[in-house]
Amino acid sequence: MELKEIIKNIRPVNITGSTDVEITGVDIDSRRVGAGHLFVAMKGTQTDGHAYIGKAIDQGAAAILCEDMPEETKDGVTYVQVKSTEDAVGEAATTFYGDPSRKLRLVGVTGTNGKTTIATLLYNMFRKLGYKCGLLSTVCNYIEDEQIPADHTTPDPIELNRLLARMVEAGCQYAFMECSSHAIAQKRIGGLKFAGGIFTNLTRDHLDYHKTFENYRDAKKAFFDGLPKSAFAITNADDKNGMVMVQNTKATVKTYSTQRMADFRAKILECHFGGMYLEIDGREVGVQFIGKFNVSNLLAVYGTAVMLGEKPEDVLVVMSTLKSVSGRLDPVHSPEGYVAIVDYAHTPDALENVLKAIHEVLNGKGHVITVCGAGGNRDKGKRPLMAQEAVRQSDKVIITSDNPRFEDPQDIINDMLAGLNAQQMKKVISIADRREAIRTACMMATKGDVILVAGKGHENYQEIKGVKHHFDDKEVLQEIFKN
Ligand SMILES: CC(=O)N[C@H]1[C@@H](OP(=O)(O)OP(=O)(O)OC[C@H]2O[C@@H](n3ccc(=O)[nH]c3=O)[C@H](O)[C@@H]2O)O[C@H](CO)[C@@H](O)[C@@H]1O[C@H](C)C(=O)N[C@@H](C)C(=O)N[C@H](CCC(=O)O)C(=O)O
Ligand SMILES: Nc1ncnc2c1ncn2[C@@H]1O[C@H](COP(=O)(O)OP(=O)(O)OP(=O)(O)O)[C@@H](O)[C@H]1O
Ligand SMILES: N[C@H](CCC[C@H](N)C(=O)O)C(=O)O
Ligand SMILES: [Mg+2]
Repeated sequence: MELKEIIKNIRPVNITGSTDVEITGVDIDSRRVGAGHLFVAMKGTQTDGHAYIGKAIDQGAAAILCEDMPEETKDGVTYVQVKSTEDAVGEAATTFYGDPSRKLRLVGVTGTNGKTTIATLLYNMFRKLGYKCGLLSTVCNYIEDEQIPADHTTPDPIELNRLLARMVEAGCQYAFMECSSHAIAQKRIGGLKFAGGIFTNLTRDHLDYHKTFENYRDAKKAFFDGLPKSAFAITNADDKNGMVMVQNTKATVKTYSTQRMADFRAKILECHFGGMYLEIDGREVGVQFIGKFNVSNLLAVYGTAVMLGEKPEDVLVVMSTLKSVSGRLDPVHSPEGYVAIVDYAHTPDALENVLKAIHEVLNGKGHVITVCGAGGNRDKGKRPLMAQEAVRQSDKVIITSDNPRFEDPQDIINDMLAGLNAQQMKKVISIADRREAIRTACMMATKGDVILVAGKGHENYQEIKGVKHHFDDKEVLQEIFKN
């Protein structure tokens, strides 16, 4: 595609060189540049992409999209200067990849918790309804059956558009994706056309990056502010910030709730370890999920399917067949008659909800033993709060390591323990080695008890000093149960 076509939707402040040149690829990382590519220089949190313009040209870049013109320009290379490359990159990428989001119906999910669950359930549901679908999620990306490993919740703008283009090529009619607050703030989703947006809930997370709760909230809100008039915005009326999210959107707003008047409503009729009986919009349905928060997730899925034109009765039939998402309230049964539940809860709010869901089913019979840690080099403020939440709703707590990254695991554990008083400490032991922590919990548990192994869910690694070592909570439990 010619450069002039790629930049048709962006407003350059200056162009040096010809825009008739043929572009064979777009990159934001100089290390990926090949002959004939357009290199976009981004000012990042660690380094400035402008420093790599020379390297990109050495590797064959035919054109550069930048904010600051380099002191020396090279003949034969075209320079397109814009006010903000962050604003321009999405437009350039999506045009280069043939505007894939306009060729399928794209639905984005944002909020602190529940994004993966909702996006994955929508993907599973729409496939069962007979459509070809794609999924972009924290756990894994999918183009129909093909699995493409995910490094991020929301890929960078180049990878994102490349994947959407591959979905179009594969004949997908729908794509469901998670929109993380980082991705929205960094405009990774710039230039995409959404058919709909879903808001789940908002509680504290990622304050290391966004600094204040208000910035974090506004990052999420920006997604809804950017939706077109043709789209729908489905929001959680039970969340304090549910209506804030959609107050400036042009999209058609719909609400869902388990507690009040809303466009889509549900209540729990019955709850047991195998699942729940729900009433959704006046119809009864049995689902294979537990926990009140999953009622909200299922309502968001239901509302979205209805807004996408599906018949409510068909949606509920498929909903009754859906199963829990990998690492989300994922049970492993022990031969001794207790159950271990692997869950990705890595925020105080998620821990609170997961433990509540476990208690709803346990109903006072059996003890709850929680094994949890917190990730290194991420939001430190949540650590003491997570420990408090675990203690509040468990009989015993084992504080352990999550992904220490570049921190000393014991420092992270100490930050968690700092949230507890002497009385609370009586319930707690700390074991830095996660495998040992899980093994100890299994030694403590007896028939009828529940062990919650929280924080890592589907992750099959432990990230220590930049190296990902194989580690899988579910696998560790299965090994312990075999011996
Ligand atoms: C803090 C953060 O979000 N960083 C993301 C951001 O990188 P950055 O702005 O820090 O980039 P940088 O390292 O400063 O580099 C600046 C520019 O120079 C370029 N560069 C750099 C080196 C070089 O040799 N050549 C070169 O061209 C880089 O490609 C980049 O374009 O933009 C990159 C491209 O999109 C992301 O890969 C990167 O994600 C980092 C690795 C990350 O860990 N992000 C996490 C926090 C994240 O995004 N998480 C959310 C989920 C959160 C949730 O649970 O809700 C996610 O969506 O996954
Ligand atoms: N609607 C919800 N409200 C509160 N907690 C939830 C909800 N849905 C799921 N959870 C809890 O949050 C954890 C993460 O869920 P999920 O992976 O669906 O969220 P996410 O928004 O994709 O998270 P991430 O930002 O890490 O990608 C689950 O393991 C569960 O403990
Ligand atoms: N998407 C989340 C993942 C956290 C998972 C937890 N296991 C950790 O390592 O902190 C984040 O980027 O903060
Ligand atoms: Mg996710």
